[in-house]
Amino acid sequence: MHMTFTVAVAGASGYAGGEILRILLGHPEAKIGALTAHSNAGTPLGSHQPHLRSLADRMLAPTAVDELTGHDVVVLALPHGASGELAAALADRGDHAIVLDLGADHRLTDAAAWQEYYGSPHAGTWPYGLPELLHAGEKTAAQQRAELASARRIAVPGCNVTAVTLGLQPGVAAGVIEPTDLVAVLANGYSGAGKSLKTHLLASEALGSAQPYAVGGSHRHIPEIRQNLAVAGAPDVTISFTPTLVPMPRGILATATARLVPGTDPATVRAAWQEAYADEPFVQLLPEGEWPSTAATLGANTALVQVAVDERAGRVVTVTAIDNLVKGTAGGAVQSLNLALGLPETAGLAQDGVAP
Ligand SMILES: NC(=O)C1=CN([C@@H]2O[C@H](COP(=O)(O)OP(=O)(O)OC[C@H]3O[C@@H](n4cnc5c(N)ncnc54)[C@H](OP(=O)(O)O)[C@@H]3O)[C@@H](O)[C@H]2O)C=CC1
Ligand SMILES: CC(=O)N[C@@H](CCC(=O)OP(=O)(O)O)C(=O)O
Repeated sequence: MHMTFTVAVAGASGYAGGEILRILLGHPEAKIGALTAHSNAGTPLGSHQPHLRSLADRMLAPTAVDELTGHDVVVLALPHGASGELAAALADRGDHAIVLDLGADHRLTDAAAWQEYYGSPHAGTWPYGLPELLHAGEKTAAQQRAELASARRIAVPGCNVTAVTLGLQPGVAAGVIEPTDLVAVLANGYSGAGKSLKTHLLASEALGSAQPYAVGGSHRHIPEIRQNLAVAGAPDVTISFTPTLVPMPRGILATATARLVPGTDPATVRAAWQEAYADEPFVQLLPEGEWPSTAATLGANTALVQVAVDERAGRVVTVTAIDNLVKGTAGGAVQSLNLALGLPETAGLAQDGVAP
């Protein structure tokens, strides 16, 4: 099937914009259109994305509606707040493009939760771009894919949210874990924070250290995880969530644990995860005894998941590894876009990563 589409990328100078360009350059149907930036408008893409050799001479236009209209697809790879504003302006212009928001603005269904965690007016809610999201009563994900199949707007999930949701949702949907006592601790690569300079990103401080951030329940991904697990069947999740910066450029290793529903045997637990992911092209439950590593996901749209029962502690332990920029952002976005366009879900998404 051929269905060539043109795509504009707003925020092409950033990490997420660069990564979606890398993937789209290998997509059989994608043609790259306008590329825009903010403070770096007027400079060539090659100054910011030296690895994208074939686009090195393309000039970055200012991020404005005039530059972005007239494409089949528009990708917003912008700080939250900026994408909501631009999406509204595109809609006002009557532009017919499918719009992918890689930022947070359109992910949450609960405007009060948005206001509480982001402290700004809620931009609205778009279909949620996690095709593997289980809905209550489902053993394998179908409903989310059906929603994405007709979507003209897609809210791409947060990277940490993707990892934690994929780790825990089979247990929630199967009713084998208690959703009121979840704990997630994550190791996060620095690219998750974006390119903008932050003092804690100074190489001299970062390279030899691991350090937590957004400790104590303040991270903005908490309401999004709660929302996903509610869709999976647990309307009132309590989760303690702690991310930790570790000295690697990409990758998330999310360890999430939950109290086992008393009397559940370990084989039933494993069966829930096996069933959920048996047919997923990008999510792999590893063979028993093997544990995910971020290195095995780098550059690929892969999520590696493992689950085990800690019988002494009475807890289920899940570990999920993803590349934050691929399955955590740009790859997940292209996967959802493929569904929206009626293309094979795997189009343009290389199965394998890079090593070392
Ligand atoms: N990095 C990651 O792993 C993930 C990122 N995301 C989300 O993707 C989005 C982009 O993140 P990321 O690429 O990491 O960030 P970067 O800081 O690397 O890039 C930000 C991009 O947005 C542009 N920009 C900055 N300020 C503004 C503004 N006020 N108005 C319009 N454009 C602006 C920048 O342009 P210029 O260079 O010209 O300043 C740049 O192109 C964010 O919403 C982020 O939360 C989501 C999941 C994971
Ligand atoms: C290392 C690091 O700082 N990671 C970021 C990931 C941001 C992300 O996923 O993006 P959204 O802002 O679009 O939700 C964080 O944990 O906030």
